[in-house]
Amino acid sequence: MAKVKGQGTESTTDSRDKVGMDGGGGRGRAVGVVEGRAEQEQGGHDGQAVKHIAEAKERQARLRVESRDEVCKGVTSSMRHRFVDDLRSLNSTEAWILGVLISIMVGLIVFLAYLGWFWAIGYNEATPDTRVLISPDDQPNESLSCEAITVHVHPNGGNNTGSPNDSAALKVVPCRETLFDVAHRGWAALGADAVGPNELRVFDGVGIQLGTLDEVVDGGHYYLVLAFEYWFWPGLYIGHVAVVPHLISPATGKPLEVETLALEPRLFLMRGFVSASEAEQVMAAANTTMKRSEVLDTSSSGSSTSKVSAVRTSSQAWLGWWTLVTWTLNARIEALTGVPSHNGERLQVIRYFNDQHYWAHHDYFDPAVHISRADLASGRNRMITVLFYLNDVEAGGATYFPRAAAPAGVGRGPLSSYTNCTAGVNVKPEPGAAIMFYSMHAAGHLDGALDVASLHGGCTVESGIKWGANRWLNNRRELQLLP
Ligand SMILES: O=C(O)CCC(=O)C(=O)O
Ligand SMILES: [Fe+2]
Repeated sequence: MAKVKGQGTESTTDSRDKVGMDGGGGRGRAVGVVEGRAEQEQGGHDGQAVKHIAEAKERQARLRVESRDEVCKGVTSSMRHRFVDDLRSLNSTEAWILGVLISIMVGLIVFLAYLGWFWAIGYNEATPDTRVLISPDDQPNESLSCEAITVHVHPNGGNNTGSPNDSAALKVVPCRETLFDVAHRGWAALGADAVGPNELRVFDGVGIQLGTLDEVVDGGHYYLVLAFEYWFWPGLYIGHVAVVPHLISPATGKPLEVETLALEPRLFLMRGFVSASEAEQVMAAANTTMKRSEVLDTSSSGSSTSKVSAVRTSSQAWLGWWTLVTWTLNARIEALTGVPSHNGERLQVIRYFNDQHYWAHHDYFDPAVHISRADLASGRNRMITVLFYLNDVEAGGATYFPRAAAPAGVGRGPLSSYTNCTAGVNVKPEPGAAIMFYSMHAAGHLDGALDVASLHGGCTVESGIKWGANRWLNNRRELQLLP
């Protein structure tokens, strides 16, 4: 510093550096500034004194901060002590009242959160969620092959029969076309009425929606679904087995297999759909609330009352929405059908003792009979039934579909008996298996196009007990989502 005596600016820089090195960081810099200024004023002679002044100031500042921290600590700790003392001084009645008040507040918060959720997704009758992933603005992916491939397109739920309304084979050049082009070209080839852009979606045979042409494979079969409709399982042919890669059977640990049992009605069998432990949980949950099943008796004015009937002699119980097992099963059914869980009713557990049955009926409510129900008149109804078999039935208890065209060719024909459970297709209950059938046609299902061939019943149990459970999915959102 003596070297630069008299040169204020340089000495300022010098002293900053020096103090900066000694003290380090911001503190050094502050002291340096003070020192430099002092040097300018006094001609740079008494650097030591200036340094002492700066250190004294720094000490003062540090003390100020420390004493402020002390005071704050004191205040918060004394508040804490006061709060604890207050709590300790409560007598038992006051403590009890405080507990109740806190519980009410917590309950209120939970209830409001639930109401918010319910309002947002529950009580809202709407058409299905739509993911429009293809649009006329899509551009071809030029990195795809320019070699032509063959793509088979079908209407929703089409059975690949080869008839012009059910199937069209398109030559597609992947590097030059988009999924949008294929969908709309395919739609026209099927002879369907023209639809606007953004109105078609493309699915594969197990219900996965495609987004781009990259996902299409040579020789693949694809289903064209109107934007607001649900994808329907295609039956293809009796005995066809579809393997669902995105759905693992909880019983076998392997991808679920969906076997076509009938085309009319659209009826499928899934073995290992429910694990043994899930079946146990469902039966245990229902056991205490089982009561005799009833059927709806509808007057000529359309008003219905529930009554005990010889048509249905079993017992039943409705399970709550929000238990782990019902939640799990609902999610699995959503993954299987592609229909959102909130379109479903609660799980109905059914139990037949020896000699009990449920004669042939439809799961939908006939709007021509239930004439006072505005929702049915608007086309709302049960669309899909998934029926679980929960236990091993010693004898009898098959589910029968008397109007279904059986493999042996029994045919639909006029129905001579609602109680003849050997007619049509019979499904023997197998523990852990489930059947899925549609009570509506794919075409027009949003408007409630009912399928009379979905008539079915539960044959008399001849020995042992039969446990099952129904999950009904409507073509629109369910209105009763409360627990
Ligand atoms: O028990 C069966 O197999 C059929 C039951 C049924 O159709 C029903 O509960 O609606
Ligand atoms: Fe039924």
